[in-house]
Amino acid sequence: MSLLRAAFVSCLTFYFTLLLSTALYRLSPHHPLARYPGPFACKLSKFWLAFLSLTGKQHLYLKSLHERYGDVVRIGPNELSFREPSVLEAMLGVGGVPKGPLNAGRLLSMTDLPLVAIMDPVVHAKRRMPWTRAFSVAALKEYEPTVAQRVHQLVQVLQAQEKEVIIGKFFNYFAYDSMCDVAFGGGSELLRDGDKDNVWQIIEDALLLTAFMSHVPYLGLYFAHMPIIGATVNRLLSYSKSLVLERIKRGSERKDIFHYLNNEDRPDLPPTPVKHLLDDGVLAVVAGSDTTSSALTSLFFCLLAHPHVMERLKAEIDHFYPSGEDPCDTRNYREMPYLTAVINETLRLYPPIPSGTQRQVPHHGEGVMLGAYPVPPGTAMYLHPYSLQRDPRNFYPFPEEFWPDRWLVAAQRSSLSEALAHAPGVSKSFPLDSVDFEHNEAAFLPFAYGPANCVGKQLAMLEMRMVVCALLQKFELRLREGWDVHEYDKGFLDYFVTTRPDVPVVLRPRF
Ligand code: HEM
Repeated sequence: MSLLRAAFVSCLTFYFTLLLSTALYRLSPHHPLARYPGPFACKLSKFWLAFLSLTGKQHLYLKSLHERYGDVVRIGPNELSFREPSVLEAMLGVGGVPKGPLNAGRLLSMTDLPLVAIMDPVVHAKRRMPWTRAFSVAALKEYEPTVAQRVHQLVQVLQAQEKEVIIGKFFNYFAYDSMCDVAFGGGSELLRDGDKDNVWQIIEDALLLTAFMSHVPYLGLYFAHMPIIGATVNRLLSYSKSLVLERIKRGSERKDIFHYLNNEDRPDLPPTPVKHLLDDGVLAVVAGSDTTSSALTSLFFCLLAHPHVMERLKAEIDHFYPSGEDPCDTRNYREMPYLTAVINETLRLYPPIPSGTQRQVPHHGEGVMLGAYPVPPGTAMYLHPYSLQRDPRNFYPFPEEFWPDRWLVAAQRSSLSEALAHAPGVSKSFPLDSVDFEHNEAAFLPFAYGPANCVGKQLAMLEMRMVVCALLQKFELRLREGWDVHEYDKGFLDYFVTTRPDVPVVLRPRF
């Protein structure tokens, strides 16, 4: 008995001493990141940010840390957040810092990894090749009719609704159906049948749980065996994998993303291992639908909350697509600067992945210099889009407000004084002649940057342009009378991809 007790006490003493010395080391001036300021709790343990991420307010928390501590903040014992556009190339550019374990943590696995989670840059570059072919200009052109068909269906479904709609729900359905079409040549009919299989609940449940795990990826391997967590993530994975298996069985008459991922366009190359297809198939659907739906919901919220912007955009759309013209004919999109400005301004204020993705300096090696900042081996980091994109040093004036005109001034399509005339709440006393203008696109990172950036960016832009043109051509839209616009920011929550609140919209056909 006393032997057992002695063993227990020594064990306890060992672990207590281990924990204490780890904590003291992390807080000490000898820690390699000691030069970087940050809150005590972040320096002490990664669990602080992991628990905070469960509130969905990580984007706001990191922004507030930058406001308090400066451009580089220590947000974990071995992790930094940057609000410093000058490190863009060194961190995210060619030869920059490899991806960190964040995405592997979210997937509860270190082996079954899709493209987005591959940390070795050489393996990542090889795996990205078919993705790059799948999003070439020619490939995108072939997806256009498929997306257009879904946009027309979205319009019809909305026309059939009575009174008011929760617009984001229909964007979810649209984004998921069109992503399944483009990725696998079909497989989902949410717009037609509704969400009978609770696909979106599965996606949102998985997001919430994995927000925590992304901060403590090593725990993911254990949590994968816990019934609630493992089952939730596996439900999402197995649902998406079934779409891939069906596509393999069915084949496709059209060129879809899978056509490229499976090397069907390159018979000279060996067939792609089915395991890679399964892992990347999940990625295609989840990465492509939730993000696009988030962007569309934010965009329509911004338009509805700023009716004068909606009217100007409608005028541009009416010019190119009067009643009877097909709003999904892409030929005019490049000539529509205000449309692009509205999309960019939405992504600036409400990036669908507000905290961006992680990079990590390899454990073995010398560390790196990011501009003036030395970063030791093993350090993980973010270049935090939400903080950068609302920083007055990067976007001024009105850094926290929806002002699409800033993009016209930057593209020299409008003078500053003309743009200021359309600014939010500008009173006569505003010094129109003397105001500074800042516009730093190195600080605009909704799709990240460099060789591991969002490969689907142009598809997302295409979907957004088509939906906006079609909906504004066909409908008068307004928010439900009395709905408080502040609700949007309260419900715009960072679970890696954002969840967004219900936006109640009253639709009336225009013609
Ligand atoms: C508005 C919509 C979208 C936004 C804001 C967005 C944003 C992002 C971001 C921030 C990343 C991380 C890049 C990094 O690790 O540095 C990413 C990666 C990725 N996205 Fe998107 N995305 C969108 C739509 C799409 C669409 C429609 C697809 C189509 C399948 C897609 C496919 C991917 C893929 C495959 C990756 C992994 C790229 C890699 O690791 O090389 N995304 N996206």
